[in-house]
Formats: sequence, C-alpha cells, structure tokens
Amino acid sequence: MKNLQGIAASNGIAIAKAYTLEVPDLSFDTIKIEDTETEINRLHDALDVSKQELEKIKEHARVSVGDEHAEIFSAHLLVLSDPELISPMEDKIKNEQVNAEVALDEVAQMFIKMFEDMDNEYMRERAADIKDVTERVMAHLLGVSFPNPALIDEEVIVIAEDLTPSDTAQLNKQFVKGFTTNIGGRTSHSAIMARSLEIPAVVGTRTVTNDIKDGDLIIVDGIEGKVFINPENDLLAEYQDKQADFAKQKELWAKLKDEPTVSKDGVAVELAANIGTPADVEGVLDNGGEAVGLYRTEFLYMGSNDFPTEDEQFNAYKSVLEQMGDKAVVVRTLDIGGDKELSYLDLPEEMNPFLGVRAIRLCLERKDIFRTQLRALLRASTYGNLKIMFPMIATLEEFREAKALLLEEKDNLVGEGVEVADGIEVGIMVEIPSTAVAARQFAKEVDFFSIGTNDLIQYTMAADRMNENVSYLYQPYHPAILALVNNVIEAAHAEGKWTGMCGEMAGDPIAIPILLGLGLDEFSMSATSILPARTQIKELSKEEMASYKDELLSMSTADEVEAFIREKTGQ
Ligand SMILES: C=C(OP(=O)(O)O)C(=O)O
Ligand SMILES: [Mg+2]
Repeated sequence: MKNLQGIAASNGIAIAKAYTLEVPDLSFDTIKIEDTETEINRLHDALDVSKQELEKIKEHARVSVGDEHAEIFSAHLLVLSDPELISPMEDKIKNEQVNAEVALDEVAQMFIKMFEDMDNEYMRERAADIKDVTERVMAHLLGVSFPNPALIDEEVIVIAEDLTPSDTAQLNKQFVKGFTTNIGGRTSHSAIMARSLEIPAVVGTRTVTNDIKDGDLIIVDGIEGKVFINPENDLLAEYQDKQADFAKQKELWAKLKDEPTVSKDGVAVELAANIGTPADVEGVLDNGGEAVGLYRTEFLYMGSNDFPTEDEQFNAYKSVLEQMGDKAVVVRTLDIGGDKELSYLDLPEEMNPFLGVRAIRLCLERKDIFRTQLRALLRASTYGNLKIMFPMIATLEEFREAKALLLEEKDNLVGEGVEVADGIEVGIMVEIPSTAVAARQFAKEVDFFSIGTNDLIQYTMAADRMNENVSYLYQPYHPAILALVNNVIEAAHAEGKWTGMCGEMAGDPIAIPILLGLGLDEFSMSATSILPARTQIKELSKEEMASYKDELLSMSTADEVEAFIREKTGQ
C-alpha cells in the first residue's frame, strides 16, 4: 500500500478502481507494406471505431452539458469524414507502401501545420480538432486504450495530471466517484467544479499519475486530502466506516435544508451558492441555498467552440433566474484569462496571464463580446431577481465604464421595445488588493461588494493559487487578509451597502466565525458547504464573535488566529 498527501478539494470519501486519464504512448514504427489494400482497410476500421466513440461522447455531452458544449464533437466527427484528409492518407499507403500509422501521422501533421500558420482563429481551432482526433485514431491503430471520460460506465476514481473544466463537465457523477490530480490547489477550477459536482477530490498530489495505474483500488479522502493506493483490509474497513459516517452526517445537515440561517443570538445572514452552469441550480436548492451569490458565466463560454450567442446566453441566464424564483442571483460577467482560456479567442501570449488582460479588462477591450453578454443579461432580468457583478475591478473608471455600457444597452433594448427590469443592483468583485484598500471610494458608487478571496489572497500574498508548491501561502487568516476583508465590510456598511464573499474562504469553518463577527452579510460557497455552514452558524453568537474583532485584527500570524478560533469555538 502507498499513500499520498494532497490538498483536500471536495468533501467526502470515495473508494473505487482507478481510471487514468493520461494520453497513452502513441509512438510507432515505420513498416513497408506489401498488401496496401488490407492496410487501407485497417485505417478505415480505426476511423470507424473512433467515429462510433465520438458519436457516443457527443450524445453524452449533449445530455449532461447541453447542445452547445456537444458541438465541439460534431467538429471532430466532420474531421473523421473529411475526404480531403482521408484520401491523401489512402494515397500515401498505396503509393509509398507505408503503414497506416505513418500515413495518418504525416497527413495530419501537414494539415495541422497548415491550419496553425493561418491568420484566422477559426482555422487555428481546426488544427486543434485534427490533433485531438488523430490521437484517438492513432490509439486504435496501435491497439492501446485512449481515455474517454464521457464513456466511463463503471464506478471509478479518475486520475489525471489536471482536469480542465471541459474534462470535468464530461464526468458522469453516477460512475465517477472521485478524482485526484497531480497539480492544482483548493481554488483551482478543477477543484471548484468537483465541489459543484459533489464528487470527493484531492488535488495537488504532485505524483499521483506516476504512483497509480489503471485498476488499482483507491481511497480518496476529500476531507483530509489523502489518497491511498491498494489499501490493506483494515484500512479499507476503516474508510468504509468513515464513508458511512459522512453519509449520516449529510442526513443530519439535510434537516436544515429549508431553515433560515440565524445565529444563536438571532442574527440572520444569507447563505448563497456559487454555480457554473444552469444545471448546478438543482444542487443549490437541494442544499438549501438562499441565493446564488456567484454565477461564473465563463463556464458557458468554455467548452463551447465559439462565443455563445446572445440567445444562448439569454436562455442560460433565464433558466437560472426562473429556477431560483424570487431568490437573488448574482451573475458575474465574463471572467476569462488567467487559468481560464477560450480555445476560440486568440489572446496574446503574456508573461503573467493572471496579471494581464483578463476579466473586465478584456471585456472593456472587446466591447462587442461584453455588450452581447450585457444584452442577454438585461433581457433575462425580468425572469427573476438578477444582480450584476463585474470581476477584477481595479479602478473606479473601470466600474464606471462597465456600468455605462450596461445602461447604454438597457436604453437600446428599451428602444427596441424589450422589457428590462428596473433597479437591477450592480456590484463588483473585490479581488484586487488596491480595491480592498480603497473600498471607501468604491462603496459610494457600487450597490454591493462580493469579496473574491481566491484571487484576493493570491494577489495579496503574491502566491499563485494554482501552484501547490506555494499553497502554504494561501492563508485566509493572515493578518493582511483579515484587515482587507474588514476594511471592505466597514466601507460598505458606512454607505449602507451590503457585502458578500464568494471566494472559498466564505465556506471555511475557521473563517465563518470570524466573518460573522466582522459583519459579513452574505456568504457564498460551494453548494455542498451550505448545510454544514448553516449548522455551524446556528451554534455561534454573532455578538460574541464581534467582541473578538479587535483582538483578532491585531494578531500577528494566521496560526495565532486559527488557534484562537479553535479554542473559542471548540473545533
Ligand atoms: C470567486 C472568485 O473568483 P474565481 O475563483 O472565479 O476567480 C475569487 O477570486 O475569489
Ligand atoms: Mg477571481
């Protein structure tokens, strides 16, 4: 047995066989072929099996993540049937008497290079499609298995270097019981997706893909961040018990599903959820969410092979608003850049993409993209309780410009006779330290703040949130972070505005008592954290926590803060 320590990314315990998502070794030899007819048939057999697989994957994606995300697989299927690609392969086998692997590789490489060199985003994307499809066909020619996350049909734990949001979206919760990766931290997007799928996960193990092979029996302990490979019977039994305890604990939490969130001394706060897609709303309601505090709309743009149209966006936003009824839905406008890329948007290479043209900076540069989203949001606004939030705001000018565009699009729509809700609140994410410091100036103009601690901590501590080697610096209770959070809450309250928090800190059991004491109004977290948080807040006195405020804010280290909270709350 071997065990690994990683970062606990999504609660719960999973026990199942390993399924590795690594692309296999696809190297091959060049062979002289006498019977070229049979070799061409072999090529066609590999193409056919690949097509059948892709049809199934496409159907699965259509059901689980929607038509627009499934379209990428239609593009892959087109490649597999394209005579301009297949005929030169056949000719090569016939005329040069080479094996199908050589023909596939040489022709594909030629097209990939040709498309990559074109000065056109759409064509460069075709290069990526050909590359993807060629790997699949090559694996079939070589008789090696190719990972198909969407086709998993038995209970497994997925093992990968990292999972992209589109990989994660393909995972079927019924069969994928957990996952573990080499890289990533608690706030990397694979971890965030794992929590919205309610799949236990451990990320940042550094070596899991080397330590585990397909079929090994794995325990993923998403509570403690541990992974056990081929555990002995005693340990297996212990974890089966822990799994059962966790299920019982969940049943207890579920009893609070329809209760308000009120502290022991009778103060109400709002417990909201972070979502990435309309499909996540079901989990929010099942877990007793009182609002959506952060709808990360970029997931609508990722995994699709072109910009979602105004109508596609309208439908997604309307669906979330309708499902939530009169409960608030804070929709964050597009936050692309950093670790979130769009295959169809050609962003210039940057030395520091997290400090580059991301989020609102990109939207103000590409106003066409931004206006489409604003129109879709405004059109959807009459279907529920919409609030709009801009990400990565660093200056008041950015906020003013973004808001002016929103108002302009509102006027345009009204001029076109489209109904738009009145009095939509417009707020900002506070995730850049300068904004947290200057919160007083911002509070005069915005309707609300939502503190994005995932980025706020990364930028304040100068520690990449994706990098497990500096994850020790991800310190939510660091004196600097507590001072910034307090400053934002005080600034908002001084202007009669509310402050939420939608970074992962909002669902952290050590942070919750501190934030309650500092006066945070809304806590937005992964849906699965809501009921444990409600249970905890019911046992806390806000007045008592507020009485510790000065002492907490003057502490020197995060450890000191944590020890103090543990002592006071018995954790
Ligand atoms: C909620 C946040 O945004 P994201 O995690 O999407 O960057 C944050 O930065 O805290
Ligand atoms: Mg952020």
